[in-house]
Amino acid sequence: MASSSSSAPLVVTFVTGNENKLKEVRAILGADDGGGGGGAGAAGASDVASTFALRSQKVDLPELQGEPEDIAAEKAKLAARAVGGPTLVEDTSLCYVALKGLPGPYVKWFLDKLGHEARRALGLCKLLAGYEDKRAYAQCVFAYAEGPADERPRVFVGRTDGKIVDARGPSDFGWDPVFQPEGHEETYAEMDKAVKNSISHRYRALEKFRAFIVEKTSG
Ligand SMILES: O=c1nc[nH]c2c1ncn2[C@H]1C[C@H](O)[C@@H](COP(=O)(O)OP(=O)(O)OP(=O)(O)O)O1
Ligand SMILES: [Mg+2]
Repeated sequence: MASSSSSAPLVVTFVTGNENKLKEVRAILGADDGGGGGGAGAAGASDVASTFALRSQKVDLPELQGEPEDIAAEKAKLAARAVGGPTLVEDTSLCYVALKGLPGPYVKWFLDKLGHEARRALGLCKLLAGYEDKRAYAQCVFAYAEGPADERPRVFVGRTDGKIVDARGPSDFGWDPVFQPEGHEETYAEMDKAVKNSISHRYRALEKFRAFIVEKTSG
């Protein structure tokens, strides 16, 4: 499977200001550099690992307003200018069905203002107090730019359905305590990281990115 031709591994730089995202991406892609947390994405990881290397760079990027795919693609273009080579970014949304998809890509600001730790997570639940429908979905959009001149980055969308509950579990990553994925009794925060990384919005999007990279780097 390692391409027989001259090519060295494709080095892709994942640009994010969020350490928790980076940890999950490394764990899911099996591109763990020793920073811990690997394992969950073991199945199928080696086909990527042999042809592809992930670096990371911390850049705080301005984010466009609008549809999640456009936000991610715009982010990738800006990031690729800073990196000067193949660049991966992602943008995460938390979408309430009763609120027609809001807060969506703006969840970061809702979380910052309404709080998320322990009982402060109430803020994200209280938003739904007037609605019976507690359904929500978590969505990740990865965008990959070949380089600074790439005007049309590829996007990969992954979505996990669930519902918004009163906060349960450790509050080390964003809104994990208030999101309970369908088919599970635990919130993202309560479950083992390996379980989250096998069902998450991020995992589902990265499976598509993985397939793209495998195809791109083979033959
Ligand atoms: O799996 C997750 N579980 C819980 N919370 C999460 C997750 N993934 C992102 N989040 C939070 C981080 C931020 O408050 C917002 C997304 O905003 P978003 O702009 O994509 O992330 P960010 O600004 O932290 O990092 P980046 O530098 O990659 O844009 O949801
Ligand atoms: Mg951001």
